Amino acid sequence: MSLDSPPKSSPTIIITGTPGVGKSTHAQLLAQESPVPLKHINVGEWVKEKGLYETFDQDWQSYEVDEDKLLDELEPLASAGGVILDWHTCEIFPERWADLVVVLRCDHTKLWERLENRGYPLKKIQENNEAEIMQVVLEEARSSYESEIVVELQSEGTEDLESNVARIVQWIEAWRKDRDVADEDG
Ligand SMILES: Nc1ncnc2c1ncn2[C@@H]1O[C@H](COP(=O)(O)OP(=O)(O)O)[C@@H](O)[C@H]1O
Repeated sequence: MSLDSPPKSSPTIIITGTPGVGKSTHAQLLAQESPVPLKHINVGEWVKEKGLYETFDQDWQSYEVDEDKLLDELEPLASAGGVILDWHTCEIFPERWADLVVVLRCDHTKLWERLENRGYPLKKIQENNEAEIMQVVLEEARSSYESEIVVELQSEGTEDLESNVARIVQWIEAWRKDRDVADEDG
């Protein structure tokens, strides 16, 4: 946080992980269950809707993101708090934005099925599968943020989803209590 910005009354939570691990599913449920309003930003969708990309790669069926434009768009929201950033990478987000970084993980066989159901081209499924096995996003999160704010959670079934979201809700309550903002919003 910079010296001239007011203290946040709600956190900025990054939910990251390989495509298909369950980021959007978690973010949607968390936005519903959170004790404070949280805006769910599906960063991939934002990039498309707002044209924050340089090119579209037909072969890989993916957008090459204009990172400067993306960061400029996100800055006022993410630095003010009350936001869930849902994206398959996290290292470009400034450290000062993040109060919690959740890295979702999934068994690679299950992930393969999810990506197949999504109709991804085979090489994109393979690349993502390998990234999950090599825990690329987890390493990225660990090297970009303080270890205390990086949490690795399994996302394989509905029970995982529910317990993960309950855990993040508890974390939000504790975060607010620490900052004496628990009763501010009624
Ligand atoms: N913990 C989970 N339990 C059951 N299904 C899940 C879980 N996580 C993800 N899924 C399913 O996997 C698919 C991909 O999830 P999604 O949230 O879109 O992933 P991501 O946002 O990481 O790309 C969806 O069909 C979703 O319902």
